[in-house]
Amino acid sequence: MTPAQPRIVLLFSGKRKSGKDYVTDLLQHRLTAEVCCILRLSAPLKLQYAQDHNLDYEELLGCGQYKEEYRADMIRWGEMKRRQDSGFFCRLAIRHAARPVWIISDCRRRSDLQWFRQEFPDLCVCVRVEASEQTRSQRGWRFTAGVDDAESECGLDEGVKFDWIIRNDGDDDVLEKQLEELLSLVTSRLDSHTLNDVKTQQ
Ligand SMILES: Nc1ncnc2c1ncn2[C@@H]1O[C@H](COP(=O)(O)OP(=O)(O)O)[C@@H](O)[C@H]1O
Ligand SMILES: C[C@@](O)(CCOP(=O)(O)OP(=O)(O)O)CC(=O)O
Repeated sequence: MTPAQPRIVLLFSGKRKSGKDYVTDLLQHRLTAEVCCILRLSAPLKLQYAQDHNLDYEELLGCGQYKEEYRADMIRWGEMKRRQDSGFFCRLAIRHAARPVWIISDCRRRSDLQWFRQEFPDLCVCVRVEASEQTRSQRGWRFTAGVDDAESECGLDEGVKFDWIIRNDGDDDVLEKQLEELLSLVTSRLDSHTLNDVKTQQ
């Protein structure tokens, strides 16, 4: 199935426990699920990895210890797939997308950004979620060698010009202001019919 053409594609990235899921969930809630879908590159990766390795896909999607046990190997496996075809997981992630606003919640590599920018020129907005190491630690992050010092976590650390940086260190008012600014950019790309749906449901 060919995905419907979006009006805007938000390419989210950020370190573990910076709050990518938290922030993207808030955005989707404001825009409504009728207008905005959250797409994860890691979802098709985990599905195929689970099938190939006879593992529990639902557990890999969760945020418990099960995923962490397989993370390093999933990274290696995913990188092998990406070397064969850098857009492999990107294509799978968007295949059923049918909303005007797409949030790709877990971009990790230059090739992820390049693929979307090439497929959807003029529609992509690159958003980085940032939180201090102290905040991330309070949220349960612990440095793991082979993960936090590898491309999976560091691939976008340098040489990427982000269009938007969201600081998410736990101050609700600061976050709210930033969300409002990003939401105005998003709604400026929507047609009046879709915009009415957003407004009536807020
Ligand atoms: N601004 C915030 N206020 C309160 N809790 C937050 C905030 N941002 C993140 N969290 C919490 O921190 C944890 C990690 O956030 P999450 O969005 O899962 O990070 P990531 O997807 O970047 O790994 C979650 O339990 C989440 O609810
Ligand atoms: C193999 C991965 O796709 C696993 C990603 O799983 P999640 O997206 O659930 O990870 P966090 O939000 O950082 O905890 C990483 C990769 O390098 O592709």
